[in-house]
Amino acid sequence: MKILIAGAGAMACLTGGKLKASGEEVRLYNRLNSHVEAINEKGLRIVEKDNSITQIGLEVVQDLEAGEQVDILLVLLKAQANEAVLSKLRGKLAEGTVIVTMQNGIGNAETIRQLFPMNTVVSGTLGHGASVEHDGTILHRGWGTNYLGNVEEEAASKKLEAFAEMLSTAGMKTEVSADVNAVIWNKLFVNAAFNSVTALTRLKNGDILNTQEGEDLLRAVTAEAVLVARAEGVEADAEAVAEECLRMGRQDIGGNKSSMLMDILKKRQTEIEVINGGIVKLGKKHGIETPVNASLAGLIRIIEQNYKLRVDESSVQK
Ligand SMILES: NC(=O)C1=CN([C@@H]2O[C@H](COP(=O)(O)OP(=O)(O)OC[C@H]3O[C@@H](n4cnc5c(N)ncnc54)[C@H](OP(=O)(O)O)[C@@H]3O)[C@@H](O)[C@H]2O)C=CC1
Ligand SMILES: CC(C)(CO)C(=O)C(=O)O
Repeated sequence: MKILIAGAGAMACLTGGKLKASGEEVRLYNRLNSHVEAINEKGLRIVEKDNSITQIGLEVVQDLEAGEQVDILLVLLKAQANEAVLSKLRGKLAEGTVIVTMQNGIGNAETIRQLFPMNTVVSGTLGHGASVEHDGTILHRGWGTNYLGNVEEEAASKKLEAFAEMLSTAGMKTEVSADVNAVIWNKLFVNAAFNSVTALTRLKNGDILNTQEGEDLLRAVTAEAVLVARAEGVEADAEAVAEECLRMGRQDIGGNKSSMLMDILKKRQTEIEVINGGIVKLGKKHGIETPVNASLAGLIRIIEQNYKLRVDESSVQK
């Protein structure tokens, strides 16, 4: 099966690198930058939990050859880049190419379906965490199960089953779920709880739980998110969601620098509109108040829109 991954950041590299190391036919698709050049020249380096390093030969392409066959296009861009990047692949994919988004947040599959109305588009989530530390090098710092939604159409469903098995064999345990909405929301609870708070405090996921205030904030954010999820028809219990987020933050993803923290550190646009901002938007639709998520989203927007004015540590004499 031929796999193309859109993106060459932390999760595209982690997933693509693991699949390649496991013998799969996989390439990444991304514009040229110094990180992409490093991968194409020297291979990708994945630094694992025990600090062991795996070096994997991986190709990042900037275009597809005419008539090239792609069985699965896995989208691992940041949500706000979907339209700009994926529209370049319009007309280059066969109708049988199954498009899988394992991005965080809500609404990604809907955006992609509008760009590729003839293709099957499926959502899923990643249980792992990683960050790009240097050009060509990623830190693998989060572990968990991946989930993929399923579809009725037989050929696409078979491809998804095969893809899930490939990911599992490659060391990223992946299950196919009949309830894709639950899959997306269960991941959204985690991202709502950790991403903006870690970006604002510049802490790793687990470190926001060093204080009672951090834990209280996590409970407040997820309680609002659960009310909105229920209004959207997703079964969820606020206490259970908070406990699972706390467990993950203390164990599975504690050492990870969240994807939003990385965006803030690199002065880039974040996914706030599809995470806390998305919860606020859906809350309004259902008449549900979400003041904590709204405040977090507002703070991130203030940072994002004022990078040029930011006061950095380096400007202060120690
Ligand atoms: N990091 C993590 O631990 C996890 C992340 N996720 C999710 O996975 C997805 C990918 O995240 P992650 O790998 O961290 O992101 P990164 O920021 O590391 O990588 C994003 C990639 O998208 C490309 N891209 C972004 N904006 C544009 C643009 N405007 N035009 C062209 N290319 C663009 C970047 O290329 P360029 O640098 O050239 O802009 C880069 O290759 C997100 O939805 C994230 O929420 C899910 C689980 C864990
Ligand atoms: C791994 C996790 C849950 C938190 O770091 C994440 O999805 C992200 O960083 O976006």
